[in-house]
Amino acid sequence: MDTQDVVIRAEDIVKDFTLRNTHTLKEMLVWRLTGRGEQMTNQFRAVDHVSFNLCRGETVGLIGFNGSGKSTMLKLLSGVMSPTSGTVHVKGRVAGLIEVGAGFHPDLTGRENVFLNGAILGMSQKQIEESFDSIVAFSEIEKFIDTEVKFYSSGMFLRLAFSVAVHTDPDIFLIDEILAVGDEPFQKKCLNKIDELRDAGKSLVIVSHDLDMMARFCDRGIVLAHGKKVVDGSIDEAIDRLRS
Ligand SMILES: Nc1ncnc2c1ncn2[C@@H]1O[C@H](COP(=O)(O)OP(=O)(O)OP(=O)(O)O)[C@@H](O)[C@H]1O
Repeated sequence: MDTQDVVIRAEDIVKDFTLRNTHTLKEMLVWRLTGRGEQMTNQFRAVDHVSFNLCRGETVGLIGFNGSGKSTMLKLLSGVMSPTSGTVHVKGRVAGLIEVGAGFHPDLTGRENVFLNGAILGMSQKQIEESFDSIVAFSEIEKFIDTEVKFYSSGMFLRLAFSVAVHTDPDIFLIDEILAVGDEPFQKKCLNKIDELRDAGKSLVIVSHDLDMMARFCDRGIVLAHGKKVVDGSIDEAIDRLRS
C-alpha cells in the first residue's frame, strides 16, 4: 500500500510507568538522608519499542496475554496518554471506546453526556442535535436518558458510549475489550455496526481476548508480549502464535 493510505503511523513507541512503593514516613526519611531516594520508585516498561502502520480500510486485532500492553497501546494511539518516547501520527478523526464510561460525567444525565461526549469527539452542537434521536434509539436507553449516568449499569454506559462514538463518523475506530460488558443482543448490534464501518472503508484497531471474534473481524493481527511486538501478520498467524 502506498504511504497515502497510512492513517496511523506508530514509530518506536515506548511507554514507561513509574511504580510507587508504599513506605512509612520513617523509611522515607531514612532513605532520603542516606541518599537512596531514587530507589523509592521503579520504572516499568509497558510498551517496548513498538512500530507499525495502520492503513485506510484495515481492521487490525491487537492481541496478547494479560498485561502485555494492549490497552496502553490503544490509549497511546487515541492520544489519551503520551508515549515516553517515539511518535504517533494520526490522519483523520479518531473515536476510541477504550474504557467504559470514560469521558462521561457521573453527575450529568445521559442526555447531557451525549452533548458533552459528542463535543469531545469533535461534533458540533448542530450535528449532535441532528443525531440525538438516532444516538438514543441505537442505545435503546430512551427511558433513562434523563437519569444521571452514575445510576447506569456498565452495560448502559457501553450502549450510550458506543452509540455516541459511531455517530461521530470516525475515520479510525479504536475498540477495547469493553464489548464484553454488553448483553448478547447488544453485542450483536455492535458487531453489525463494526461490519458496517469496515464496509464503509473505516480503519479499526480492536483489542479482545475473544480470538474467534478477532478471526472473524480482523484482516491483520499484531501480538504483543511483555510490551514488545512479536508478530505482525495475518490474523490467523497471530492467533496461532498465541495459541501455540
Ligand atoms: N497507569 C499505570 N500505572 C502503572 N502501570 C500501569 C498503568 N497502566 C498499565 N500499567 C501496567 O502496564 C502493563 C500493561 O497493561 P495493559 O493494561 O496495557 O495490558 P493489557 O495487555 O491490556 O492487559 P489485559 O489483557 O489484562 O487487559 C501492566 O503490567 C499494567 O499493570
